[in-house]
Amino acid sequence: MEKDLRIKSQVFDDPKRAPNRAMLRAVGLTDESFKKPMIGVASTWSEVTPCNIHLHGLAERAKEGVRHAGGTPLIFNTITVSDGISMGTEGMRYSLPSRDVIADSIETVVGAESLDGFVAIGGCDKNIPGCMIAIGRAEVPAVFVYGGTIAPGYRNGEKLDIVSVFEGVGKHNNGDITDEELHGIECAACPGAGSCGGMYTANTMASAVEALGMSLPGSSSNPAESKDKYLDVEEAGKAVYHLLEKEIFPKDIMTKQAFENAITVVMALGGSTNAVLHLLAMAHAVDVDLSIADFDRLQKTVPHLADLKPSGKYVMEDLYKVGGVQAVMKLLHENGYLYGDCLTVTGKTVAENLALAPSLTEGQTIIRPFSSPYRATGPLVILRGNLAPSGAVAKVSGVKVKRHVGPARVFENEHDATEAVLNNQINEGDVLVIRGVGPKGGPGMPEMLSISAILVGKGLGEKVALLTDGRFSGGTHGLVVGHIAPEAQSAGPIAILQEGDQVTIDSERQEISMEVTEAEIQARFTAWQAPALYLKGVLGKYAHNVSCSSIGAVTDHFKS
Ligand SMILES: CC[C@H](C)C(=O)C(=O)O
Ligand SMILES: [Mg+2]
Repeated sequence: MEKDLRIKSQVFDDPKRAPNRAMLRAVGLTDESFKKPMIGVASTWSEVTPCNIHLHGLAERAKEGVRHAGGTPLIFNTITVSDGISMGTEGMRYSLPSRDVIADSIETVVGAESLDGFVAIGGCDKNIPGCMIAIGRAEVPAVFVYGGTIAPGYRNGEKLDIVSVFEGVGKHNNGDITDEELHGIECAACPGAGSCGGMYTANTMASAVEALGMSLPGSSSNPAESKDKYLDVEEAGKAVYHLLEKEIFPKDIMTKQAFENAITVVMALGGSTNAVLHLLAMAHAVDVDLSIADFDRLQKTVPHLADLKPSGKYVMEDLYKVGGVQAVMKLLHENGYLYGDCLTVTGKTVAENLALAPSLTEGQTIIRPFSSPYRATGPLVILRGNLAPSGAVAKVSGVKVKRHVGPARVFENEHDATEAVLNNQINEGDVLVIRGVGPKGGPGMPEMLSISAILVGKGLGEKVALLTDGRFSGGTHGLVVGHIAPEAQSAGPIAILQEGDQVTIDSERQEISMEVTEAEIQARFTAWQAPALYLKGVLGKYAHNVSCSSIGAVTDHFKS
């Protein structure tokens, strides 16, 4: 039996592998360990962010699970960066590239060490898709475990999280709160380990991965500092071994229907715009033909049910207490919104897992019933028009304004746009445009939470529209449109938009357009030159390799 399981780690029987074994003996392996499959535990542990600060302890527990099931576990690390810490700085350009660095680094270790399977543990918004892209590319069984959400902070009875601080900056600039109040919010917002608490990108992607079937039931809503989280990793260690026995590979689970389940859960929960980018990239890793047309189709049918931050009241820990993501999936499944026969890492189908899942707690107010949803359709809306021929993504959860027409106020970077907002040079009705910050142009397609939160904090969230070929954080809400494609760097029409041009954003008609004739667009382009691509280091490599955001900004989009 054990022999049959050894599909890759060929360091065992052959005399010519003695040197390979000699190296492994020095890290603690023995003749006994060589008989067992080698299971990696990919950890994104790091001290640079609370999202990942506790992951080494989780990795150690995952090892126990692997060992218990009969495998030989080996922990290895990869990097992570924090959007919350780099937000609003030049450092934010490294965020999306870090997704691909993480994917590449895990793929590298799994491939080089010929691992038979692995658990990947991620706790922040890019390292989740980073782990998942590596899992998708791998030809071995794997399970993802989410590090879990942070608990909310409290100050004077008010529930806080990191976005409260970002929005506090706008309130402070308006003179609505004092220096002391802002400092008080800053000190109380993040009380411990775990990923940003609302339905931001980390919690969104964790929920999407659970719906996809690649993490264990319940694990996306189990908080970072809970006993349940430790059980998640231990069970994940065992699950990889069982997947190896059953010969169930990521490609068997990550099917088109499974991705549709993930999109459905993201829409119902009111998740981050980044889900569009990351799910496209994850699908690319398993050669599943997913496109923004699929998001568009599902958006029209799936209601937004969750009253979660950033537009709603509650955080992930609240959802955990009333049944978690499994209970939401159960509700969606009972109403015919999920494919129940998709396989998952439990070795069972979605429907079989959900039969064991709890229902939402009686009387809870976080997830609305189908009879009175938050919105009748999904909150991630794909827009098109002469400003975004390849598409753009709007997040309309909580936004009352359906149509906004106003003059473009054009900026080439977030810093200058932010200064203009803070100096009250942006007026109600304006369309604030930050361009040249797409995947190639940024480079790295930075998130714009600093400026979007300042607009909200100043009470301009629905009075000023914010458009960009960059992207938004999961913490962003308001009248925002990101992922405008093609990006300015690749001669997308956003490149020739001029100060004062009338721009229309209409979420019902799914339109994003500028009042500039085709002839004028052509004339402006004859006088336009693409800025030079960034040349140095990882951002230079990224700028040259990355594809359009409308296909997930993947870096291995090669045609044979
Ligand atoms: C607060 C938001 C978080 C830091 C983030 O980057 C995201 O959710 O995308
Ligand atoms: Mg982010």
